[in-house]
Amino acid sequence: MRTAAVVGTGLIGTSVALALTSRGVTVYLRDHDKTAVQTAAAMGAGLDAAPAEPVDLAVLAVPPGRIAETLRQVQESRLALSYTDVASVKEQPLAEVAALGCDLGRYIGGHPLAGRERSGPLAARGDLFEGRPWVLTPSRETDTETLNRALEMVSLCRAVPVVMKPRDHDHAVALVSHAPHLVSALMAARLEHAQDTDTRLAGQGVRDVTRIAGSDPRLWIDILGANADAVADVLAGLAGDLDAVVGALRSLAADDAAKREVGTRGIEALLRRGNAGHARIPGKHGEPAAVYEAIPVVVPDRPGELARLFADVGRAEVNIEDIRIDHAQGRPAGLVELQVAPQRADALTLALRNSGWTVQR
Ligand SMILES: NC(=O)c1ccc[n+]([C@@H]2O[C@H](COP(=O)([O-])OP(=O)(O)OC[C@H]3O[C@@H](n4cnc5c(N)ncnc54)[C@H](O)[C@@H]3O)[C@@H](O)[C@H]2O)c1
Ligand SMILES: O=C(O)C(=O)C[C@]1(C(=O)O)C=C[C@@H](O)C=C1
Repeated sequence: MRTAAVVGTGLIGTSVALALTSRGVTVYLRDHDKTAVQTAAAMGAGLDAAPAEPVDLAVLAVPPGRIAETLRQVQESRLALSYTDVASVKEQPLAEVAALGCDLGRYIGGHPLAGRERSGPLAARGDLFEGRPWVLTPSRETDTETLNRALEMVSLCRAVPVVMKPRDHDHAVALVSHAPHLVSALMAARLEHAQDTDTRLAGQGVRDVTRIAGSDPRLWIDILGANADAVADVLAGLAGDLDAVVGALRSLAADDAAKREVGTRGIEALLRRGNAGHARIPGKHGEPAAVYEAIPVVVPDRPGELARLFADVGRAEVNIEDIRIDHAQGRPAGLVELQVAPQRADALTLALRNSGWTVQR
C-alpha cells in the first residue's frame, strides 16, 4: 500500500494514520473539524491535503451513525480504490450503506478491538493496535482487492485480522465490549454524589473498573443504539446474578450461623465463576508493548504554542507516540510530556533546546 486517506482524524483515525505513516504509507487526512486535521498533521500522522488521484484505501473513522453518508460522499468523489471503516458495530452501518446504494464491492467493514476512554487526535497513539484483534466483515459483494487492501492495512497497524459476519461480530462485542462499558458506567454513577472523604480513598481497583466510564457519551449512544438488544440480553443475565449476590450478602450479614454459611457459599461461587471467566480472556497477542521515553517540555499557555512544539518535533524527524499535558492551575505554562522512541530521545532533546524550548530532562 502506497497511499491511504483517513476520514475522521479523532482518536482512532489519527492512531491509524500514525501507524500507516510510520510504515512509509503517504496518508491524506480529512475531518469536518479543521482543527482535528491540523492537530493530526502536526503530530506527524499525515498530510492536511487532498490526494491528486484515488488513494489505495480510505479508512472511515467517524461515528457509526455517520459511516453510510460519509461512504456515499467519498465514493462519489472517488477518494479511493477501496474503503473500510472502524466502527464499533457492523450490522447497522452495512444495512445503511446498502440502502444508500454505495458500491459494496469496494467496501469492507472493520473494527479494531483497541481504544481509549479519551477522544480526539491528541489521545492517538501509533502503537494502539499492536497485537490487538481487528475484525473485518466482508459482505458477499466485497471484491478480493478490497479485502486484500484491508488485510494489508491491518498488518501495517500490526494488529491481528479476524474475519467475521457482521451479526456474529455484534453479538460478540455485546459481551466483551458494550455490556462492560455500561457496567463501568453503572459503578462510576454510584460515585457521582459520594462524599469527598470517601472518593479520596480511591485506589487502583475502582480506577480500573471505572476507566472506560470516562468515554464520550455521544459516541456510546451511537454504538449502543445499534446493538441494543444484544447488550440488553447480556445485562439481563447480569441482573439475575446481581440479585443473587445481594441475597447472598444479606445472608452473610445475618446473625444466624446457618444463614451465614449459605451466604458464604453463594459469594464464593460467584467469586470462583469470576476467576474462571477472567481466565477466558486471551492474553495480548504479538509483540510486547513498546516502551517509550518521556520528554517533558515547558509550554507557555498561549494559543498556537502546542502546534509550534509539534512542528519543531516534526522538523527533528521524531514521531510522537503518545502525549500527556499537565496544566498547572494559575501558572502561565503547562508541562507537555512527549513519549518518543528511546533511541530518538537525546536527538529530540537537543533539537528542542536549540529551538528555545525548556526540556526538563
Ligand atoms: N473510542 C474507541 O475506543 C474506539 C475503538 C474502536 C473503534 N472505535 C470507532 O472509531 C470511530 C471513531 O471513534 P473515535 O473514538 O476516534 O472518536 P473521535 O471523536 O475521537 O473522532 C471522531 C472524528 O470524526 C470526525 N467526524 C465526525 N463526523 C464526521 C463526518 N461526517 N465527516 C468527517 N469527519 C467527521 C469528528 O470531528 C472527530 O474528529 C467510531 O466509529 C467508533 O465506534 C472507537
Ligand atoms: O480500552 C478502551 O478504552 C476501550 O474501551 C476500547 C474498546 C473495548 O471495549 O475494548 C471500546 C470500544 C471499541 O469499539 C473497541 C475497544
